[in-house]
Amino acid sequence: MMNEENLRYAEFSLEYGTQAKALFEGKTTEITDAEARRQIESIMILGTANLTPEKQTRYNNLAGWMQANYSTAMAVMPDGRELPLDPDLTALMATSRDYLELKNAWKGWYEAAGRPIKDSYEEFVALSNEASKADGFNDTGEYWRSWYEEVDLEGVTEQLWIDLKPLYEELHAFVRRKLYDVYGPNYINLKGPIPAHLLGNMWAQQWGNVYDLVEPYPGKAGVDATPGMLDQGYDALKMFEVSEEFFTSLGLLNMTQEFWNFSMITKPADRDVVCHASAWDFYNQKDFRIKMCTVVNMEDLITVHHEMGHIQYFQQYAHQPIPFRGGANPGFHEAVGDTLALSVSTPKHLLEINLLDSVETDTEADINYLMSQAMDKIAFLPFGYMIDKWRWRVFDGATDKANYQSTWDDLRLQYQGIVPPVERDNTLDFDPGAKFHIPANTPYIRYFVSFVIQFQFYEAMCLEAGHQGELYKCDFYNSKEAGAKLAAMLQMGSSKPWPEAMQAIVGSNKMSTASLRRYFQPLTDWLHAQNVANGETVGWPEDTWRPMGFASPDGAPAFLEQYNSTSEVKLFEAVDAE
Ligand SMILES: C[C@H](N[C@H](C(=O)O)[C@@H]1CCCN1C(=O)[C@@H](N)CC(=O)O)C(=O)N1CCC[C@H]1C(=O)O
Ligand SMILES: [Zn+2]
Repeated sequence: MMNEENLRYAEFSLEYGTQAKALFEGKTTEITDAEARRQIESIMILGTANLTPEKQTRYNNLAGWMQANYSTAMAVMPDGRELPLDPDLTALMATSRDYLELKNAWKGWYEAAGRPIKDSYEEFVALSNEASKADGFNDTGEYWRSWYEEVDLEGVTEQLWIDLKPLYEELHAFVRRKLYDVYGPNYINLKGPIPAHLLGNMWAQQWGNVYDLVEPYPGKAGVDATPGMLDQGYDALKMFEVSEEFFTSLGLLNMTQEFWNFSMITKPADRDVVCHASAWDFYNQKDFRIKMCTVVNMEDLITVHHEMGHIQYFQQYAHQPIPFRGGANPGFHEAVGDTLALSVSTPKHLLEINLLDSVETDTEADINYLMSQAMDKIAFLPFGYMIDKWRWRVFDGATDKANYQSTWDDLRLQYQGIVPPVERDNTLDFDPGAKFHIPANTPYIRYFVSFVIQFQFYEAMCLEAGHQGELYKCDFYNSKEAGAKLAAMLQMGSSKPWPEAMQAIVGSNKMSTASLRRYFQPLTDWLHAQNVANGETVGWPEDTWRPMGFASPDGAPAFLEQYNSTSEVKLFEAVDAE
């Protein structure tokens, strides 16, 4: 089914794109009307329709196979259990505090999801590059970067990262200390990188699930809506209704009837589906859908808002001509839902919708809240930045299959300051393949851009709503003015270069980390003071350190391979200590 649809769409875009190419190739500057020129330039890009039908079919089959592998992969645990990612491994990585159980889950997933697609990915990249070259790009990475209309997107994002790196390293040092307190010196080096499997997430991309280990001031009123959601008997539908109500409170659009009829918001029992949450525009101005295997917790409530943000954008620009039905740049599309979620997450708002039963507003409670936000937003920044830094080099040929794994590990160490819990095999392992967006071929720098600009959008909407005081306390719920400000930008779609869309909502036409840094200022000051007081080493200078579980130098079985739970190891250490 997918292949036939793809081929039909490819035929359509081939017919019109070929006509546009014949008429305008190399002459688009002669088109005086800016919007017409913009549309033609978009239509002329044929993508995989440039390929022969045989190669298109091969491309689609490789894409389908890689996605299918990801959606059916299971970690085989030492006791024989076979665990799928959703919901089992996701829940284990979030809740287990057992070093070895986490290691087994991590190792099992990366082997099951990454290794089988390594060769397919190499072939897929070659076909993708062939299509991009036929569109006049050097490789697919250059095509993807072209959506940002920047002369040097790599330089622009590098500068954003340089601005933000100090915030990340202070958080990294603080969290490493807290993990040291839990797992001890056998497992954590206070001057080294953090083992990747201890951060509550299969990719260590967001650390909110280990907030309980790092909470600055225990005993204050909680900031996590999960208990409230369970107490109130929330289900997936309720989560989507709560999100829709937040959007409409701003004067934004309701979901359509088709949305409620055709979305899939829970994991079906009878068939394998791609559980990774996604939002879809069917380009008929009525049919918009979300597919999500929703779990009732705060993490998924945030994801619901993320996906609903895509749907709102689809609806707001539905009147635009097809080539303009996209984000001003892809980062804008990723930022819509998250911007609203910054408001929804505030303790004040969660109290208002009965998901918290009490809120404290003293400095310590505020630091707790900012820490929980930082564990998702600041932790994410190096991850959001490095995925396409890895992939751009794969597309431009600097990284070949022999180096897929080693360059990935190098970037994970350099930017995230994390290391795998077990040694990697550079021939067999393909860890990038175990992250959805690689087999799904979805670009990733958009999320890094989003995590910067969503604070600009949030600050602009807060200003519009008349918010006074600390930025992070702002809840623009029910503000029609804030909603109108956002909608005016959303309705532009990709009809204008993104700086004009940025100007429309923020009042300046530049991406800037200033709003993010203002939002987190109280926390970054606090973290710095804590790290100084603890004599922390900020950064990971001992970057050759590796966790227990790497094969020991003489190649003997790794220390931990023989054990399957930390309790066994504790016995061993106790004996060892005698
Ligand atoms: C959970 C979220 N799923 C994506 C998203 O919603 O962006 C899905 C899968 C890939 C693209 N996609 C879409 O829905 C697109 N069709 C939207 C569009 O039309 O552009 C996701 O992957 N996220 C959210 C935070 C960081 C990242 C992650 O989890 O790593
Ligand atoms: Zn998204």
